[in-house]
Amino acid sequence: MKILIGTNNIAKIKAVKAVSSMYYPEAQFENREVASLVSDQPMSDKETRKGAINRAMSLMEHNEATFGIGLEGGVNEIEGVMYICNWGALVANDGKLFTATGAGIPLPEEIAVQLRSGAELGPVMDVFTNKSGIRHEEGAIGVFTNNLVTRSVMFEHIMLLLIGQYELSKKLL
Ligand SMILES: O=P(O)(O)OP(=O)(O)OP(=O)(O)OC[C@H]1O[C@@H](n2cnc3c(O)ncnc32)[C@H](O)[C@@H]1O
Ligand SMILES: [Mg+2]
Repeated sequence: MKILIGTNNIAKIKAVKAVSSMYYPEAQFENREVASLVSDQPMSDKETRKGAINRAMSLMEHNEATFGIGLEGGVNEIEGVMYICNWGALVANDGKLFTATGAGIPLPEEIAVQLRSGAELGPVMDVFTNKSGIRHEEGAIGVFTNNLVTRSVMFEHIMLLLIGQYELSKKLL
């Protein structure tokens, strides 16, 4: 079976491969950079979910795989507190769509103000941590959970939610 992944982000690819290989040891993977068709920094659950769905749909346009996976990160503001939000979408070769949302934690206000004025979380986190490429590694979620939940582990959970729903739907056929 073949699984398409809609990104070049290392943390996302790692999560898709780790969880999928557990369930489908024979799986082959191909990652492609696809358009999310939402802002580079999605600012709501709605927009972030849409980005994940658009990525997965675009991967499966020509039905070249068993399923395509779109993962998208964004932020969502609730009562003045800015939370990291994350969404995943799986589009299967029969056209079925499955979605899932992942862990969310608040961002410090000093980071939130920068995003409100148009900055992207990736570069802001690099400046904050004085490192480069945080978005490919532990991510903001790793930095603000003392590395207990890294970006990859967070996306692994979303992958479990997606594959679980997909497998159940096959059983119910
Ligand atoms: O190449 P793609 O797949 O687009 O991967 P990305 O790292 O840009 O990730 P998203 O587009 O899904 O995330 C939207 C924005 O939020 C940033 N971001 C999201 N989650 C992050 C995290 O945990 N740590 C650092 N930056 C993050 C990311 O760099 C983008 O600026
Ligand atoms: Mg991006």
